Amino acid sequence: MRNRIGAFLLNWKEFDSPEALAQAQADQVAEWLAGAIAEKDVASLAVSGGKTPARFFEVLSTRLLDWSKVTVTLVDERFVPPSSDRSNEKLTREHLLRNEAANAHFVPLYSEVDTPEAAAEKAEYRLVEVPFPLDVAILGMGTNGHTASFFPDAESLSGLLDPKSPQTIMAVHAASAEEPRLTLTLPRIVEARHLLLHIEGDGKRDVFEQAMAAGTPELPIRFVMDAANSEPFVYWAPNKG
Ligand SMILES: O=C(O)[C@H](O)[C@@H](O)[C@H](O)[C@H](O)COP(=O)(O)O
Repeated sequence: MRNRIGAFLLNWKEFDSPEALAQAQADQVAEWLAGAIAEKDVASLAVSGGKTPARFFEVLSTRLLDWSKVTVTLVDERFVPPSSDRSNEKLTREHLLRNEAANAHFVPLYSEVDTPEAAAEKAEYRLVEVPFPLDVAILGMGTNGHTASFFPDAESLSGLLDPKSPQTIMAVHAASAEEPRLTLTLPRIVEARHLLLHIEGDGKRDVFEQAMAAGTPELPIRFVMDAANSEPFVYWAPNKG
């Protein structure tokens, strides 16, 4: 269903429950990945972390496709070791890279170095293993309108949102983020062949609609949606309970 929010047309799909959303989103992403494999013999997927994606990851992990040809990476990462409960790598390994998807090739962003800047430098080289442009990028959104680690109060927000950034990954320092971050830059995200924003709850829906309806782009999610090469998909469900 295409939905007009402000002057913006996008593929808005809403579901009765997070469970129904997870099934439909896993079907859609599996279809996109299988299509890429059929076309190029490889596929690439970047996923976001946080609390929302676990259910979707678990359903996607069961989908039958040639996962050995899929490279999975992260849209962003907290600057914490993979043993930390805050780690998106930990979340992805525990909920997505299992079952059928255990055969995927995973490219994490974190390195055990002193600074997020040093970790970003190492990840810049490691990400050569990811066949960019991404076939699928899954975004989440915070209630402050951040997506990836593009926090509204990030010190280097203009660099993160630079559509011509030569970098693939950058370190992020933002007071509103619990820890320093590592994030793919805007061009690497918006060039994805399929971009899907996964949000749940009325609060995030309100923030998203306000961001998209604003006459002047303000929140990071709006800059990403505006810059998307492909028409973005938005999957929404009410919070359970
Ligand atoms: O590392 C992260 O936190 C994510 O990549 C981030 O962009 C996330 O998608 C939003 O913060 C929403 O997080 P929740 O799903 O926890 O609300």
